[in-house]
Amino acid sequence: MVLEPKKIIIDTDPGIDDAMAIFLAFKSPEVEVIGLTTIYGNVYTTLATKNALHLLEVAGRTDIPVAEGSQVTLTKDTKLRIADFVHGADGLGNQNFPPPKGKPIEQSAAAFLVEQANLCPGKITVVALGPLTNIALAIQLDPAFAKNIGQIVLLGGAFSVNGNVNPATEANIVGDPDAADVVFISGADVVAVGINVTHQAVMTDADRDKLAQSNGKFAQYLCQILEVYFSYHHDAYATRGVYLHDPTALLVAINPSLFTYMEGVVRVQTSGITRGLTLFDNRQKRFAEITEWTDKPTVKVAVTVDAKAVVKLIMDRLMYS
Ligand SMILES: O=c1[nH]cnc2c1ncn2[C@@H]1O[C@H](CO)[C@@H](O)[C@H]1O
Repeated sequence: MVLEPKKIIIDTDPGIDDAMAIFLAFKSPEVEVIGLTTIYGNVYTTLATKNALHLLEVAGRTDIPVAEGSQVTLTKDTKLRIADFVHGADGLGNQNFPPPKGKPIEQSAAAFLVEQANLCPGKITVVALGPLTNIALAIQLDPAFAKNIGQIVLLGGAFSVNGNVNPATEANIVGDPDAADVVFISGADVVAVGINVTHQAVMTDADRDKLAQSNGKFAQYLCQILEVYFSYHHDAYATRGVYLHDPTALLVAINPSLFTYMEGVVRVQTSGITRGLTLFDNRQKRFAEITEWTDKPTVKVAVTVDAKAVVKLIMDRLMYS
């Protein structure tokens, strides 16, 4: 039996690990990328759009549309947290690639997401790799979006572990906590992959050497941009390698059985010193009071991962391109 590939839209802020995830998607017969939507996070949105177009040109996939996303948070905040210290000022390892020839489509990211979900109700998966502003805007634009979108796989949160921006919060959630809360309680089929899981998927220095020895087009390109990402990890963590956040989250769309999940309600703290905290109610207790979690739709949260298999799959697919 030949299975139809799953249609996915990648919402992305490229980003070095975003580049890995996008290339991984192109090497994965299980999925068909029908569009990229862009968002701030690792870089500002305008640069995210340029980088998305550039990566499609590198991959020879300029047939794929890019829809530009929001420049501001859901609450119209223009003061954004940009992780250029992780990815370089250009978002792609300070390589200063020539500007792309292509242009984004006229439609906004949110309008594109709504349109595609309506065209194929229940059939499209959004893989969200940055702050969740575009997804929340799509939910606000069309009350049926949460029902029409097949699944939302999101990289975000730090479930029962410290964050990576501060002890409370992970970068994508603190990028737009209000948007994240809207997505978590939207009623859509949401799978959240937090850094409690992605910190187990490590590309070691030795893996990078293997990547460098491969003649694959994607492997060669990635080795060019990876230096900044490795040196950031060497400085920030004791781990001798880099976290494969975005490609690991993408694998949930490709092979969900590499992970286990718990189901429950997630709320996001939107103010105070724990702004951006993701709090999962594991439903072990029947609380005496009505809480902010009571009667909200549940989501799935990844809790364990076959990290060896995940790293091997990412390496194999990125090497032989
Ligand atoms: O220390 C950090 N600050 C901000 N963003 C980071 C940091 N480390 C990784 N990422 C980026 O945020 C997502 C995972 O949280 C990943 O997309 C990664 O590239």
